[in-house]
Amino acid sequence: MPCSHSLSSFSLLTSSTHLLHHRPHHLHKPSSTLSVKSSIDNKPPTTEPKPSSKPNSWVSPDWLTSLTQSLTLGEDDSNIPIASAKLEDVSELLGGALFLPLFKWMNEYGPIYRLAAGPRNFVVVSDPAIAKHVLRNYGKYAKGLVAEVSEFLFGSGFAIAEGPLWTARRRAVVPSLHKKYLSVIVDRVFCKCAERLVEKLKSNAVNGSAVSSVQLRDDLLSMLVAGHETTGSVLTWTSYLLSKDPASLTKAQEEVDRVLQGQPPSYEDIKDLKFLTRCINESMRLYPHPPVLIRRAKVADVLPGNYKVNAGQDIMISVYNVHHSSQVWERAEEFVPERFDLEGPIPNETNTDFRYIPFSGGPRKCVGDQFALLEAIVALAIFLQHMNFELLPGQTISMTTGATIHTTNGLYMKVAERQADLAFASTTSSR
Ligand code: HEM
Repeated sequence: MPCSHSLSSFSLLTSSTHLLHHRPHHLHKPSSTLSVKSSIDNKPPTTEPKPSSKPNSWVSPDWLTSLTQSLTLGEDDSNIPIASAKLEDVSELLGGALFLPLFKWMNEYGPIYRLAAGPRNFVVVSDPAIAKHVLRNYGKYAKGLVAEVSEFLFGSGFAIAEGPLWTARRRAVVPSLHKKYLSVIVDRVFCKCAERLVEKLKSNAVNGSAVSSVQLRDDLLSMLVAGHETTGSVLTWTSYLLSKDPASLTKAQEEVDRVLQGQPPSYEDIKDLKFLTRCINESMRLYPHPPVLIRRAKVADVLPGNYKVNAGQDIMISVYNVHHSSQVWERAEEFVPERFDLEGPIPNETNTDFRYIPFSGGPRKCVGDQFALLEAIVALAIFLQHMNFELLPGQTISMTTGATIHTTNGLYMKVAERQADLAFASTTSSR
């Protein structure tokens, strides 16, 4: 499920003006940012399946691919390449990061391909223009499989509801996420909770015990809103990325000291924590939660690029692929917070033309996006203000999936209490 967190929390922060204009065939270079690219017009790589050394098995996805092809794709005029799913692509990943083979197949088959997954077949989309088409045309594309499999959990909750029920409930919830409400919540909830977390961590700093970021996440979850797994995962991966990039960590800490001057962040301060916000934005590009979005075509349609889909077609939009594609982003695999112009707007689906879609887009976009960003910024700012941290050596950090991307075996950090550099803060701050 996209947001497995409870819906009892609420939102704002301004979204977009224009950061990146869509220029279909070219690299785009907004001032002082890295360019992003469009993959839709690039010729897809070869659709020839790679030879496999392993024998076919009747339980293997390659067998399922063949069966599905023969049963459902005999008359295929969709123009969509068919990915040949091989057992070795997924066998090591069962129970793990199943979105990773989708990335491998994108590199083999291009930004759109058809994949057999059991008796169904999915069209896997890794292209911003096609993702935009599907997400924006909500009337033509419903939640489909994701609503079916999570109905036991959500009942008729509006995260998976369709039609008039969804419209009515969404309208009812949105006002509760208004900016006025959020500005109060920053002070009364986010700051207080993050400060309590820091107090807890200080005892770990004193006795030298390692802290697992899973625990850190769980602490944040229980102190903030129950089930807030998405924001917890964002904080986990952002702290991981910063621990691997000391220059960015120092830059973020200096910014926190300069802007906050040893105080907790106010709602007004948040807009000045520009670099720290970009660290979170970039972390959500590299680790989007959830990594895939699911839709089902309600009617036959033609996707950008002249790919045809029939009514009933299941579609997976791999946000992970869009965010990691070298056709879409320069230095796609690197953590570069500055790729998003510090003086520009916060990146979102609109101002990146669906190249950056961590909160999805279109009518079913996350209602809690601004709430979540504020919460993450406040928690990270207070954490960086009071703690130094470093990754314990010898860990292999790998990904696994639930509703969000998790670390497979936790993330162990050594934490130490930190004094804000107030000398630096007072000489350079305008506060
Ligand atoms: C970093 C944190 C978060 C991330 C990454 C995230 C991500 C998403 C995504 C990708 C979707 C759209 C799924 C789709 O298009 O199928 C979504 C939907 C949703 N999110 Fe979030 N979310 C976050 C935080 C929140 C928070 C804090 C709330 C509550 C205040 C929330 C409430 C919802 C709801 C109610 C929906 C369903 C909206 C609808 O179907 O109309 N989310 N979220």
